[in-house]
Amino acid sequence: MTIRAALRTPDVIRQAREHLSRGQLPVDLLDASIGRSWQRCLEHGLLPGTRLELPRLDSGELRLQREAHRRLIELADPLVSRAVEDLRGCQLLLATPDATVLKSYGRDFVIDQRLRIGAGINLDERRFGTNAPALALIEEAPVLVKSCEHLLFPDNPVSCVAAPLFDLDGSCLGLIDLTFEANHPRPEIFLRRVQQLTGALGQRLFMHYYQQRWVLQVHASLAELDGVSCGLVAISDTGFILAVDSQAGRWLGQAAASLTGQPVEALFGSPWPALQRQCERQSALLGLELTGGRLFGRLNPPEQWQPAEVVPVASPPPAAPRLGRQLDDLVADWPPPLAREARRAARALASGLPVLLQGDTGTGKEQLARALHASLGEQRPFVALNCAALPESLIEAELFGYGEGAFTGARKGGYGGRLVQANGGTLLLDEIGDMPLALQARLLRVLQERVVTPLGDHREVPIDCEVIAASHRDLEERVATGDFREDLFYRLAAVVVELPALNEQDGLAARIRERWEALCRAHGRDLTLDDALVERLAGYPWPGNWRELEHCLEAALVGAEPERREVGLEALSPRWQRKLSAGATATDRPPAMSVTTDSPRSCASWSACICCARSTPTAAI
Ligand SMILES: Nc1ncnc2c1ncn2[C@@H]1O[C@H](COP(=O)(O)OP(=O)(O)OP(=O)(O)O)[C@@H](O)[C@H]1O
Repeated sequence: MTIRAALRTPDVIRQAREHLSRGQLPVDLLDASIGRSWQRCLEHGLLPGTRLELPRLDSGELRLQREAHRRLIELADPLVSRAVEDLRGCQLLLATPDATVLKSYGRDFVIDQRLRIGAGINLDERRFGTNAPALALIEEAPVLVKSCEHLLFPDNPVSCVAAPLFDLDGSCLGLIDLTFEANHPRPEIFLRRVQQLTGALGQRLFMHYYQQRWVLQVHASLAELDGVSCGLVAISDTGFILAVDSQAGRWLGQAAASLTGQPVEALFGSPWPALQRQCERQSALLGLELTGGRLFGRLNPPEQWQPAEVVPVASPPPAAPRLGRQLDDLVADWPPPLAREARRAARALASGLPVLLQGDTGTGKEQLARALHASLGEQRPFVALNCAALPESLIEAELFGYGEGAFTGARKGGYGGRLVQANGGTLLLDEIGDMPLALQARLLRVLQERVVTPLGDHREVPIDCEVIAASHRDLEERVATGDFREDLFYRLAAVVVELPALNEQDGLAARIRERWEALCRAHGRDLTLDDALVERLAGYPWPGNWRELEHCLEAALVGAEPERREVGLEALSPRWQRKLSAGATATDRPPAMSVTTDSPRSCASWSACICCARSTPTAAI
């Protein structure tokens, strides 16, 4: 039941509403914070269909409110105005700690036919029912409220995310809400975006107070250390902790109040003068060993630290993204429908949608995944995880990471995990069809909530990467047999590219010649393949697909005597001569992709199948 609650799909919420209409509050079907909100609404006598009496401030009252919250507006206005430019089609709200909207930016959404959300409206939960601004204030945390989770508005066309902004003394300054169309496939992107904005504002507040002090940035991920989710600690010249922001409290696993006034040694173990010396006049990167895990730190002398800029994550795709040379080159001589699908996949990935690549072993799934990744910018990390190559007990640690001492044999200092390593880049989940069901549930949750909690650790690490999944199995068939979660399938398969087996390709003889010529160029040889050999090669079933063909051709090329100008059957190894002479018999046909076998590789029956002896790609485990 709790797993279903994490899904938050319209169907599940509809079921929850049906229970409600029968007088039951189905907390098991709801996200925990939404369940609490619905409960409070019921206690206030609010039900779907309740007529709303919503006060809206007149212009004089609104002016007074804006005056009273001038500090919030001065701090947030420049950042929010800039953010709305790359959040076209969305509405941003800046609101007070009692959920009165001070300013609205971008689009003006109208919900429930007549209700325009804008400046002057008050979104208190006791009047408006479940909504993101009210919930973020009550939960004191960033929240997502999906369209139909708004209790009073079952047909709401929008979903909302909101995050509160706290002053350094812990008091609430207000909040930022981001409202967007309900049919967006990845609402978590907006949650991350609104967290970025409040993170950036928190950093600006911190700088305002502590620019003249030493500032230590901390984060569990090196890639995020200079971003808006790092924690900040202000330190006096004499090495005493002056202030700790809420993010640092989270990373350090201690309440800010208990750290303030402590000598910095109590926290990090290293003497303060030694830390100071490491960064005389410039910021210095530190590896910090802490109880409970390892963190990265950057210590900045007074006036050196600058708040992070908000870099849009997965903002809407540019009108026609350039797909990159690697992809263009790869698909140049592909059959046009397949090349079109590959380009469609690249555009989907650029807009933050996951892509699934299906095809038998050796059909080029990893090659295409790398080209798709490169189409988003080659400098970003590419991390591949072979879900079939690891024992079940290790995939979890490898994927999600672990804290120090999480289990016997865990690395000292813990391990960030593949998902964290892929931050800012692309994660390839290879052989996803072989992932155990229990792990599928955990992966689904990570993909939905976009945070990962390493094993044996209490800290949540935000995840921001594009996801490509690949499998030689037919995942829809796995779903039908109950071996693969349907909800995870839909999470991974916004666009599916099916790579055909080599023996299904038209004009195979021509493709073989092209491949041969490319290999000759790569090896600096000038050799032709004789026509009879090409004919035999084109008639062979190629169970290992491109990989097997490539090995066969390369072996023929490098084995050819230097004086040879043409390669025929007699120039191949006896093994290949035998295989090609035997020709393709009916039993030689490779198993169709839809056949599910217990082994991740479907080629066990091939006595001399080259794909079984392949090496694992270097970036994969
Ligand atoms: N369209 C293609 N043209 C030429 N060579 C190709 C093509 N597709 C793949 N290859 C080559 O075939 C080999 C296998 O490709 P890749 O590893 O991407 O396959 P895969 O589908 O991921 O295989 P597996 O499922 O076994 O991991 C690579 O050496 C790649 O360069």
